[in-house]
Amino acid sequence: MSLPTISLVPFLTPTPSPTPAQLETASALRQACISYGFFHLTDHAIPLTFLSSLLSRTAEFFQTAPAAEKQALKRLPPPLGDNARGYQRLGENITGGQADWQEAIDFYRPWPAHLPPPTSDALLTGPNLYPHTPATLAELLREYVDRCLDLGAALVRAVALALDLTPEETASLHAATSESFWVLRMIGYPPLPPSSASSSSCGAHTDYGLLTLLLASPVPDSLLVQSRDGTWLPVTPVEGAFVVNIGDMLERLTNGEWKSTVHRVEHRGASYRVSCPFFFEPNFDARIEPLPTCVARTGGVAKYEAVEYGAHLVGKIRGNFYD
Ligand SMILES: O=C(O)CCC(=O)C(=O)O
Ligand SMILES: [Fe+2]
Repeated sequence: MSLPTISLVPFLTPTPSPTPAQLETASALRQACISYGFFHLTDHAIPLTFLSSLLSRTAEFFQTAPAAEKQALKRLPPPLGDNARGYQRLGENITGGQADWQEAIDFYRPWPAHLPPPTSDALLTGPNLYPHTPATLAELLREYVDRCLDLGAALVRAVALALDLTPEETASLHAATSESFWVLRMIGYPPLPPSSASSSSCGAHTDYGLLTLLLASPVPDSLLVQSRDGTWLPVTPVEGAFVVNIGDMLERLTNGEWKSTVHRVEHRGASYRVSCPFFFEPNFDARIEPLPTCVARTGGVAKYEAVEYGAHLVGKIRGNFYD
């Protein structure tokens, strides 16, 4: 069994009203989101050569950047850092209380000047820390963010149609993501040591936000996605495509009609695996609550309270690292 594949072609350009091709794709998307919460996304307009260079330069950073450069990029508590942006060494990131066998750099949307700081300790308000090794990587990362934001907007158009939202709901979904408080992670996964049967490259979790665009090395079977019946489905990323999954905010918006699917990474073997997931999130101050159309289709009662996306995010970041 493998994940469904969705081609984004019909949604790349906005249209005044739905086309037959859009309706067909929306129906396939709806089925994929209900059955798996995960799918391969093709024809997204980001060239394969660009994505391949990003992955290979990312691997180059983790495998060749001098220790002093990694140290200089480190995620640090205030007053030296903002406790979120920056480099994390092997074992620093935790999921479900367990250390993940990965190194990473986290980037977020620059703190929006019109918003007050989210907490009293400078969380999230510092600058992104871009790598210097290799020389072309920082530019590729910045371009990747711009391209993924366009891709996220096209996916929101597809999601709105797949959920059969009213024009007002569609407009409010676009407004809630118009200044997406995006997150980009660059992750390097050395193989798990053979002796560590119990450890994990990235522990089982759901993603916090709206939609995750996962770009990962096409290594077979390291990414494991929990099927609706509880079994783990191994996923091999397809070169040039994204693995897309639903986050907690989309589950909330759909009143649970679409679930954010649990997944994990267990990378064994000889290769060095890398990934660059882009988290297309709501605006920091967006209020996220079940959409009336989705409530009506799921029993007529809202099963989730409204949350401010930023408050949800801050709670999650607090649990991500050992102090
Ligand atoms: O690297 C991967 O394949 C998945 C990473 C992931 O699930 C995450 O960072 O949320
Ligand atoms: Fe994830």
